[in-house]
Amino acid sequence: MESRTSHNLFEVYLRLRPSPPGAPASERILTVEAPETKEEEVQREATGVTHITLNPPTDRRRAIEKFAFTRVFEPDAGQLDVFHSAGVVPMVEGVLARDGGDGTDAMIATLGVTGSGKTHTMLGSKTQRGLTQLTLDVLFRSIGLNMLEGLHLASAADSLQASDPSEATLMTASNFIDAVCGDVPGSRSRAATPMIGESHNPLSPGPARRNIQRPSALPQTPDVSNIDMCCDASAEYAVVVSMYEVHNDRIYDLLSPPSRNASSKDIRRRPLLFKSTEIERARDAKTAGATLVEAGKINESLMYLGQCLQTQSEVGTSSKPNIVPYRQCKLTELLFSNSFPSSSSSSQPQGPRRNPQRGVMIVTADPLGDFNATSQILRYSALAREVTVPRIPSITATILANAPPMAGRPPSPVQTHHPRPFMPPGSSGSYRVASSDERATMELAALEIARLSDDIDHLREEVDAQTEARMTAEAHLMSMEDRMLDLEASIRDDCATEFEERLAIELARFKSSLLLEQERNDEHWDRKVDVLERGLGTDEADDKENVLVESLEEELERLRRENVILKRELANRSPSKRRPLEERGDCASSPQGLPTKGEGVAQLGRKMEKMHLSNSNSRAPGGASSGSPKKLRRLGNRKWEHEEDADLEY
Ligand SMILES: Nc1ncnc2c1ncn2[C@@H]1O[C@H](COP(=O)(O)OP(=O)(O)OP(=O)(O)O)[C@@H](O)[C@H]1O
Repeated sequence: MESRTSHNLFEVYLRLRPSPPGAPASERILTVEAPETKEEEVQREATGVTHITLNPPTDRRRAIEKFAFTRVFEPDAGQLDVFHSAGVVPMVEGVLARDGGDGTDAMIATLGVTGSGKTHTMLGSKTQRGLTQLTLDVLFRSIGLNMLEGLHLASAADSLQASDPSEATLMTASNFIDAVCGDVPGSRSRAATPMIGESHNPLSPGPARRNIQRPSALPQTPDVSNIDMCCDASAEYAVVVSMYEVHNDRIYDLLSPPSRNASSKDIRRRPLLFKSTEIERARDAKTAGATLVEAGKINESLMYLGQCLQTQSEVGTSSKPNIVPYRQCKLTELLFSNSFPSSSSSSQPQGPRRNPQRGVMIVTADPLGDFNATSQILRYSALAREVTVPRIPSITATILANAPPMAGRPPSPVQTHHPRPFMPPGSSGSYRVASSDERATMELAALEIARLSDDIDHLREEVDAQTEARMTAEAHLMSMEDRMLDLEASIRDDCATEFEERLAIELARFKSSLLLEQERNDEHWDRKVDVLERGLGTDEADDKENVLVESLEEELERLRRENVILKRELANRSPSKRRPLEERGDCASSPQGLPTKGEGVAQLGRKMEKMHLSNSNSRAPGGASSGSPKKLRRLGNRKWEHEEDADLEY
């Protein structure tokens, strides 16, 4: 392919992916502009620049955007077309440095919305080889016998490892394949994180990452065996392959085993020959939370990329020194850091200067994809952009367009586009010739409108600039939000730890006070039980007393009855024999105070005797008796009844 002279650090190509079968063509948002005239076709041939138009969906009042690219690959373009047309062969030539020297670094990067074909372009598919395989094929065949092998490779690997600032481990391709395929005895599924300065034998198989099947047949098409290049016959070559992914402004080494050490993800390794970078935009910028933060970071990276690409084109055209701000994010640093000529060694400022790298950016897009996402990617990656805002014709413009042309003056373009006279609604329909005053007024109005129209254009540009500034600010805001989230998480962790510590202390304090309280309660209950027991002992003594009292009362009752019986018996006797009972002497004969049955009767006899004597004594002086003889006689009939009762009771 004929190489074109360009001042750009990157040639930017657009590759459109084919539509999936059955997709409606009506939803196509992207069209490639065909040259309308012969001149345009010639110009395109000369410059190679192609334009595409991004059409907003019909329901939105969005501007129609036109983007310029070094070249556009249409959906039917194959891998080989891209390989040749993107100028990969001259890049490989530059790397090989046939004529000696340091050669020229080369960079191939893809950029696109998810699913737009980045992986397909770089790594191919099951049947098609991608740019990486095609390039390596050409490179290996061109180097041929000049490739380092055996012991030379081991020593070269050591020096490469020593000059590599990253933690990545170098190993030979065969050892890497063995490790990846996992059929090496004793291989592990995950490797330990290599330490800086740790020696590693590149000839020994490294730790296995995953057990994948060894591919039986890799795709062989497209074929590039016809491409033959020469290398420097006096040089020895080693090809170092590395793969990185830029995500969330971090660079991940895809070939190294995953490490738990987050800081190691940040370490950037500079590939000696190729860098392949894939960046992607979030599927939907409206998603919340982490995805939003992620989208913010990606948008920020894209914005810096846009700034760098814009500055690079200005570097070529303007005489003023223009510095490309590539150190603002990891993505642009990775893409552009080799783009500028520099001294090969700081200690030898007069030494040979390293050639700036050649860069190719392949932007991938889906013509049926998401309008917003595609528009954003294209806006930041295209070489040039034009915006056409669809205008709704105003009433004034329509009036002016319908005014008749002034004599002696060329008709204005607006007027020529609208030849039909304007008839306002309700008018008679007859056309009235305007006076010269009216025409002059209309001319002035037309000029004013033209001025206003220019103003509007300026304002639109300003709005665009403001929109971009707002996006930048939003991106910053999102990254700040991300930081705030991190901070919040760490504060929460701290709080949780402190809370747990305090909780443990309070729990211990609570337990000890609970134990104390339990002990106090136990003591209290013990005391109560003592008191109760003592109380129960007193009741028993009382009971004994009660029993005694009860038996005494019973005895007393019995004695009373006895007394009554005796009184009756006495009353039934003859009054002459009657002696009054000696008062209450009937109950003091036994030593216990209780008379036995025999003693009771004997006593009773004695008492009755006494009563008889005392009665007779008392009757003698007065002759008068206190008791009535009639009464006594009447009671005589019942005397024995009571005696029987008394006997029965005894
Ligand atoms: N030019 C193409 N020709 C044929 N198929 C394609 C092409 N581009 C993309 N595809 C197909 O589209 C699908 C998505 O492509 P791919 O995986 O390369 O997208 P991607 O940009 O890498 O997506 P992601 O960012 O999500 O990884 C794949 O099935 C791929 O085969």
